[in-house]
Amino acid sequence: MLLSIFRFICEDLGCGGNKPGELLTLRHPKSENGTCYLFNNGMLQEIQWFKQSYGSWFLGDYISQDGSLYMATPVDPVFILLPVFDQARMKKGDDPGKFRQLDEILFVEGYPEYQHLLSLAEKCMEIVCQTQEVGSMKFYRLDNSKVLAWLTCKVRSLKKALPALDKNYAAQDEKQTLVDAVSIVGEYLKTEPWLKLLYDCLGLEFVDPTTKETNTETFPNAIENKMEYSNSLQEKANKKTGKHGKQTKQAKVETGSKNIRDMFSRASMELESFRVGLTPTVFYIPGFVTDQEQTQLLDHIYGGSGSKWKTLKNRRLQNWGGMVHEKGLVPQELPSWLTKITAKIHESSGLFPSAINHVLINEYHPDQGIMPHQDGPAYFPVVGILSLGSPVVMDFSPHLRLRSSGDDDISSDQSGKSGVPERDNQHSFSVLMMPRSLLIFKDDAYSDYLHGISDSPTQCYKQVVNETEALAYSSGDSRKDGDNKILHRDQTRVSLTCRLVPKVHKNLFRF
Ligand SMILES: O=C(O)CCC(=O)C(=O)O
Ligand SMILES: [Fe+2]
Repeated sequence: MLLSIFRFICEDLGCGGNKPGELLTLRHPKSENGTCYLFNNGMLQEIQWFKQSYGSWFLGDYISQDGSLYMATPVDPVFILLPVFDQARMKKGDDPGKFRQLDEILFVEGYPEYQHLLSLAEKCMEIVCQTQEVGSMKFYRLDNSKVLAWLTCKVRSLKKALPALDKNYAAQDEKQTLVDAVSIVGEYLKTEPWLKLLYDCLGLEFVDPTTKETNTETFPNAIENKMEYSNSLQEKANKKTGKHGKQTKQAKVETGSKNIRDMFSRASMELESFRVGLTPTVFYIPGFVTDQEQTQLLDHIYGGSGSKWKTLKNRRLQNWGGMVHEKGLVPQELPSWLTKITAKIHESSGLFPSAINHVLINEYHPDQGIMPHQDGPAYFPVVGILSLGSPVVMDFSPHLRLRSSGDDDISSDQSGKSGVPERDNQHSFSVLMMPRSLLIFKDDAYSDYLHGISDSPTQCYKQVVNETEALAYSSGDSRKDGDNKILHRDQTRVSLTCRLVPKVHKNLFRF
């Protein structure tokens, strides 16, 4: 028998109820799909599901491999009952529809569990209904003007609350915050009639929800972002192409008079000179941070509370920026010591459409690695990996579906022995990642290849695609055994995997 254990975080309301919560299947007020809600102590709660790729639970004396978590947060039941009351009044055109009794209204074919909400509906639906009493019987009919007054009230209180919850809201103008508040409330409303009526009522132009995804915040386009130009890549590019300081200065002055779009294409052009190997979407930037910056980063990583580390079977990691799950990020602000580095990667690469908002810090002892894998779909397909502490070889292997027959298999390809015979996307390759370097890969290298690090304390770097670049910038960092070019990993390596999760959830609000 399959034993399913749900791990819930839900509010203990402490209002005297001692019945266990019930899971009810009701229709989602926007999508109309059957959705699970927790009915707990007379309160309706919606459930968010969080799952991280790596995570398990200690339960008593055993480990449950599935590390997912369900979080229940209160939702105003009026949102959930609104479509049911709307349908029940059988409104046609200008006719306001019929008064009905609650048990009739809550009879929803295929969804018997609405009946559990009888007393809740009695308490809360008067706010949006007209009522009539005949003897001991009470009749309800949804009233559009009451619904709109209630919705406007929700939007206004949310608009007031947002700036205190998130500094991005505090920085924007009031009208934009109003639009954001409507779009958050709109996650619980059908477009016809409620969302359109609400836009109208607030004097806002209706935005077609099919062009704007619900339940998430999509970051503004990069070219609308304020961005300061970083010349770090420029300087390195100049070093590589032999340009001297005067030209660098000139480029910097020009920058001030160019628009943001130009800055982006400039940053990308500079990145061009760091391209390595035959796969066109891999860049290796040696010495991306200074020795001093490396020391400061390591101090922060190891200086904080030990509880930030999560121990996995073959390495430890710290998760910064919030929880990533299938549908996006439940955000947590990055600390300033991390934004210093993520801003530098964002600005100097020009590859991310908005600020990097998630950083995974991995720690590897010499006999530890990471299995060949592909980064998840929640991320924007560009990743910047900053290496600290000790060199390591990262192997890239095309997905099985792309590999030409007769090629090495992934498991035999972990020590970087594979060659790089042709310019295509079908052959394995490896990159030597020296301390303080930044590896960026995107598009094809992100989506058509698996990347991994073998758990071997010795790795061959003879055929890595960036040997010259890696060794040129790292005197004394690398070890050579004669001509063998074997890397002896004898120190701990720490890496910062910096990514952008474009969809950020903002709707964990209580209405
Ligand atoms: O540590 C590294 O260099 C790789 C980490 C990685 O691939 C990941 O976090 O997805
Ligand atoms: Fe990865």
